[in-house]
Amino acid sequence: MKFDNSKIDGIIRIEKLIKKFDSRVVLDGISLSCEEGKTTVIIGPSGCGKTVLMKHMIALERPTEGQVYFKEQRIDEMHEKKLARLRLNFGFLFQGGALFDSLNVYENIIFPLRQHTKIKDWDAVDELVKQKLALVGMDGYQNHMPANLSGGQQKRVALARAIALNPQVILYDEPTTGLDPIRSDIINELILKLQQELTVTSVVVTHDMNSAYKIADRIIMLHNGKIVADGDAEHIRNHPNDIVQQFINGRVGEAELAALRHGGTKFTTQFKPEDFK
Ligand SMILES: Nc1ncnc2c1ncn2[C@@H]1O[C@H](COP(=O)(O)OP(=O)(O)OP(=O)(O)O)[C@@H](O)[C@H]1O
Repeated sequence: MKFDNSKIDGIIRIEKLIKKFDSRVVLDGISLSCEEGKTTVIIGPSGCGKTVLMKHMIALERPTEGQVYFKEQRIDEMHEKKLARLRLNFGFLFQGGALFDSLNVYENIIFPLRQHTKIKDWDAVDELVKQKLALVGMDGYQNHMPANLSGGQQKRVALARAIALNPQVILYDEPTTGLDPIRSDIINELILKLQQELTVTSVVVTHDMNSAYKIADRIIMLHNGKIVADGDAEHIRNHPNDIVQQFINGRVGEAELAALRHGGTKFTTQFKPEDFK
């Protein structure tokens, strides 16, 4: 099924977003509405602006032009103090957003609680940590140090930390990167489980198509600063356009090959977004 963004009344809404770094346009007029309780997956070639787009959803980046809304509240112009409060609605699992090495698992999980609340009832906190760790299959690891955990276990603890404050939205940036296929699949299952059990809205940036197909209600592909495909897994799998097919099947396109042959570093594939939808 192909999606019509203009018909979606999302919990997160991005309107005509343009983002430039100096004169370089990274996002070129993106409009995207993410439906509440669903998982939207953003795919696209390395450097196409997936992470930058996601950062706009919590105003970690500000638009050059355009607007961003969370529950109809405009956030791209919001002051940091108000934003800090608003961001409590979000859990993040960012690339490199690793655990604090000097804190054990328990302390890592209560870190956001300590930052944002005054803890009085420690028994309740113990119970909360236990419950969040149980959700990711890591109860019993409270006293372990991050260095003694595998990469997949560390991600699961980071996920438990991300859900410590019961967020309405979870943002995942490349959650399976660096994990072997089995551990990746555990993370995929967890993303699905959290969506079902906590009824959160999820936005996931990934280049892992197995993961995208498994977890997505909707897949958006970015290319050259624009959305070039927008639909469910089946729509994306059967997408008629070569650029989409090259990406999802991990093939290098002719334009890219030509650029490599000619020693260029800039890929110059040109197209109109209408061609892909
Ligand atoms: N703060 C910044 N200042 C300047 N350029 C930036 C900044 N942040 C990102 N960029 C540039 O914007 C482009 C998009 O970056 P982004 O991290 O969103 O890509 P991505 O699609 O997530 O890539 P990857 O899949 O490799 O993580 C890149 O060329 C990057 O160098």
